[in-house]
Order: sequence, then structure tokens, then C-alpha cells
Amino acid sequence: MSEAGVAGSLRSADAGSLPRAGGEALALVGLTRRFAQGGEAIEVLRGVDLTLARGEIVALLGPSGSGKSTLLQAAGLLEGGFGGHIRIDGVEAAGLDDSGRTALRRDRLGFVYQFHHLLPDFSALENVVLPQLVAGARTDAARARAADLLEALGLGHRLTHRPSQLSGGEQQRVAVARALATRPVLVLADEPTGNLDEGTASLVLDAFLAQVRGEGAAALVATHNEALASRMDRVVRLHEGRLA
Ligand SMILES: Nc1ncnc2c1ncn2[C@@H]1O[C@H](COP(=O)(O)OP(=O)(O)OP(=O)(O)O)[C@@H](O)[C@H]1O
Repeated sequence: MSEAGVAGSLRSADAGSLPRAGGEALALVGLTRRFAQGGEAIEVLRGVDLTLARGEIVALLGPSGSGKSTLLQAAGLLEGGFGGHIRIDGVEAAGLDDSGRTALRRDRLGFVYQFHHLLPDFSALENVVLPQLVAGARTDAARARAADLLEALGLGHRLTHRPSQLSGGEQQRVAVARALATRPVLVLADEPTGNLDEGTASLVLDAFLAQVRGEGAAALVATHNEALASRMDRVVRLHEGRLA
């Protein structure tokens, strides 16, 4: 399927009518989440309060199983089942139906995962173009923006390469460009360098931070790595279901 065809089939709602907020990119208020495990309910999030200002980059630290991915899924409106309040760019998620949530996610959020999740049959450039087309951008403008972002991330010589033809660090930088392509208010990153060796992780994080700062986006970055976390504006720690 062509870029435009894929974009058309993914485009499903219009967030143009949603209000935009002043200073707040994300607010989680009293966030709770329980899972049933082996007949018992485990309470992974027990009242998480977290606010990110626009442009603020926050590291989310916590041991394995503490609920970092669960918290990011809540903030990304990727799953239901949460108690409390989630506001993205001043918009209360609970007040939206499915298509409103989809539109909010598409137009205000960017995602970076531990594994790149790039589309294997598309080039680096096309992978960065696609979310823009889904959000309604014109093809020529989307291609220009994608090329600019990839250039800024040091991938100007890799535009036509497919993901399988790129190194792990290059793949993650394409994923960063893709996350920023639609000028999101907030980037949610779950162990974005967790799959890379230490040196490459450090370089990719530098590129990520520089680009997110340059774009003026906020970011919430889950990581195990204290050294990487210390390069962000603020560190929060998830412990026993709450943030410290
Ligand atoms: N869909 C689910 N059903 C049942 N339990 C779940 C589900 N998703 C997560 N959990 C449980 O919630 C807890 C937190 O998981 P989560 O993946 O959020 O932790 P994490 O801090 O991101 O861990 P890691 O650093 O290892 O990725 C774990 O005990 C996990 O088993």
C-alpha cells in the first residue's frame, strides 16, 4: 500500500476542535491501576500524581515491575481500566469518546519504544512521513519535514534505507524523528535506548534530548539507567505504586 493509502486507512477522527492548553503538557491526578493475577488483584499504581510543564523533560525511574510501562500506557491513552484523571495538553481524557482519544493521541502525542516498531517495507523517510499524512499534512510538506528531522538527527544519508538496512542506533533515531514528526506536545518514551549498547545509548539519548528540546516538546522517559536519567530536567521515581 502507498504512504497515502496507509495514511487514509488510519485517519479516523478530527482533533481540530479540541482546545489547546497554556502551560501544562501532562497531568496525572490520583492515577490508579489494578491487575488480576492468579485470582488476586495487584495494585500497580496507587494514586500517582504527576504534572509535566510544556517543554519539560522528565525521567521516570523505578525497578522492573514497578509500573513504568503501565504509567506510560495511561498517559498515552493506550489502554483503559485506570482510575483518577489524565489530562493531555489540558484536555481531560475521560471526557472523550474513542475517536476523541484517538485524535488526541495522534495530534498531541509522540511515542518511542524500546524496539523501534518501524514499518519494515517503508524507507526511513516514509516512516517519518506517514504519521504526518495520517494527521492530515500534505505530502510535500510531510516529506520536507521528515527530511529535515532525519537530517538533524544525523541521518541525512539514510533517507531511502529500510529499517533492516540501518544499525540499531540509526533505527532508534528514525523512531525519534517519527515521534516528533507531527510536532507533539508530549513525547512518551519507554526505555528508548534500552536495546542499545552503552555508547550508542548515550549518543541516541543526546540526539533525542537535543531534538525534543529544539522542538519545545515535553517528554516522559522511562528508564532503568540513572546516568541517562540525570541528563533530563527532572527525575521521578516509582516506588510501591506512587511517585517519589
Ligand atoms: N495486562 C496485565 N495483566 C496483568 N498484570 C499486568 C499487566 N500489565 C502489567 N502487569 C503487571 O503490572 C506490574 C507492572 O508492570 P510494568 O510493565 O508496568 O512495569 P515496568 O516498571 O515497566 O517494568 P520493566 O522495567 O520490567 O519494563 C507487573 O507486576 C506486571 O506483571
